[in-house]
Amino acid sequence: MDSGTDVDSGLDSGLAEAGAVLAAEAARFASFGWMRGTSGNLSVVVSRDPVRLAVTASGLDKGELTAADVVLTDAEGSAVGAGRPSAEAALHARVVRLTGAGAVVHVHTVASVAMGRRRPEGIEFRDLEMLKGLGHKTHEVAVVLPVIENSQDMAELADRLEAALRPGMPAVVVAGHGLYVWGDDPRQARHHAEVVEWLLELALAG
Ligand SMILES: CSC[C@@H](O)[C@@H](O)C(=O)COP(=O)(O)O
Ligand SMILES: [Zn+2]
Repeated sequence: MDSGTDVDSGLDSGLAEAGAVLAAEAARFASFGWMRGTSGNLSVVVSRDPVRLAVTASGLDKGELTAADVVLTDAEGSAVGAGRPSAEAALHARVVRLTGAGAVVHVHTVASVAMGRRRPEGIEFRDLEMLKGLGHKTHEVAVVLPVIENSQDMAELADRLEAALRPGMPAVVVAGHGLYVWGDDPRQARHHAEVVEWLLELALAG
């Protein structure tokens, strides 16, 4: 077997495993009401060299995904092989490239859209124990969740995300759209998503 075939078969088994993980994560997010209709998408890095992401397929009900409903993409979010990845795959790929994240979550939550409207300049959180869930050592910190303008042009949206990234905040709100959150792996990305959404719901409650 040549080394190219070894790489291919490793990616194939990685993709199948990633599909099962992402389907389970998506079912959980859908049960929270964060992926209504066909909204939202998820990705996980399956290889760093070459860069390959498993991204949920486009246009599906994410609460009904199976392990086969993922598409392998390259470092730009373009499909490698069969299937149509999420329309937002390029944004996932940019997050991975910029932050070194191993998994990215995109959900359409009401609180992210509502708070994005209220605070288009960014949403500040301070003096909250829950901030330790984003890796901070103490509640005595102030962090800003950036809000970026939406676009149907993924390259433009990715540039906005890149310009808006803030230290200590593994998330960005896309105005009128939803929330992007990331972590080292799908489990940490989910924990970050749960923490950021909790912060947004608190801010909304006033
Ligand atoms: C209600 S569909 C919204 C989509 O345009 C998009 O924002 C989304 O989150 C899902 O797109 P998808 O291509 O299925 O990953
Ligand atoms: Zn979306």
